[in-house]
Amino acid sequence: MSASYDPSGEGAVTDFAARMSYGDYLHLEKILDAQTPLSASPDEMLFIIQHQTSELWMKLAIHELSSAMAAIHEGSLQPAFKMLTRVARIFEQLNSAWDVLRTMTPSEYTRFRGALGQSSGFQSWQYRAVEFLVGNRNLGMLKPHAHDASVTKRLEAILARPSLYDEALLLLDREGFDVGDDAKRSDWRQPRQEAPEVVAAWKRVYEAPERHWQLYELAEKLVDFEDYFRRWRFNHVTTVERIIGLKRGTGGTQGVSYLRKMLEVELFPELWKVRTEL
Ligand code: HEM
Ligand SMILES: N[C@@H](CC(=O)c1ccccc1NC=O)C(=O)O
Repeated sequence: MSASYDPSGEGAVTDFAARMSYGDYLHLEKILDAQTPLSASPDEMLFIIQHQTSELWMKLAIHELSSAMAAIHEGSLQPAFKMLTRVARIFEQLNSAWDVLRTMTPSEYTRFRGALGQSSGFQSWQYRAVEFLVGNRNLGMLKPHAHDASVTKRLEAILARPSLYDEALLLLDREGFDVGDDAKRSDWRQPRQEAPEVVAAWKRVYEAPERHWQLYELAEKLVDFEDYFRRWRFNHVTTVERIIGLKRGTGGTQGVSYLRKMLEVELFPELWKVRTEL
């Protein structure tokens, strides 16, 4: 094809003076105007775009998780599965993105790290929203957002309602399984306690998937999600160690040792315990 081929000859629309264009629809003027490096380091652009794209994917994950939870609540499991699959794919996407960031060397990062001040991913409210939505409700994580009333309100609204895992346990209850105290909870804000009844309930589901096909599929979607989420955490801590070693984090934590501790958090503990029982 010649470089001078003109697609308007076959009908490509080219006059957008009075029509909505691609950039108009996507508000690219806002997105592409939101990168403001604070240093002269050429690598800071990579760092900013990596985080901004992660936040966009997290926005979609929150949207899909919220819809999936509403669908489980009303018993529409098939659409919920589709949304949870999408969430797992989003995390796969986030996991691949580490490969781009890993091209930055420790000395390249050191050149602009000082400009970050005390800001840190630790203060990502969307990351906390994902954790709170799925069921990791550590209320101490609200503190960095106390200065921002609108973010605090959004996080509190999530905490006021059952988490994704709570919705799964309420469904088990509606299907006639004994889930112990999880059937009686009303204060969703407090983290739930692991329960032997819940392990026993999942055991019944896993022992006879053909009899509890939908519950089995839901359980496996949750395990899939946690699997990808763990990989995200692991990739994060490995990338962090590779770039800053054992330095303290800008957010004030011990850094790598804090992130390693977070690797131990289990979102759906009984779904992992049940494997030992089968
Ligand atoms: C050079 C790359 C990175 C370094 C050196 C780094 C370092 C750290 C450190 C040390 C912490 C612990 C909190 C602190 O004291 O600051 C942290 C937390 C966190 N970072 Fe990063 N990070 C990097 C990239 C990213 C990226 C790309 C994301 C994606 C959005 C991200 C998201 C987070 C989140 C959500 C936390 C809180 C984790 C939790 O509380 O469990 N980080 N990071
Ligand atoms: N906590 C990082 C800084 C950092 O990574 C960061 C800083 C500002 C915005 C996002 C960040 N990413 C993840 O923590 C550090 O200690 O170097």
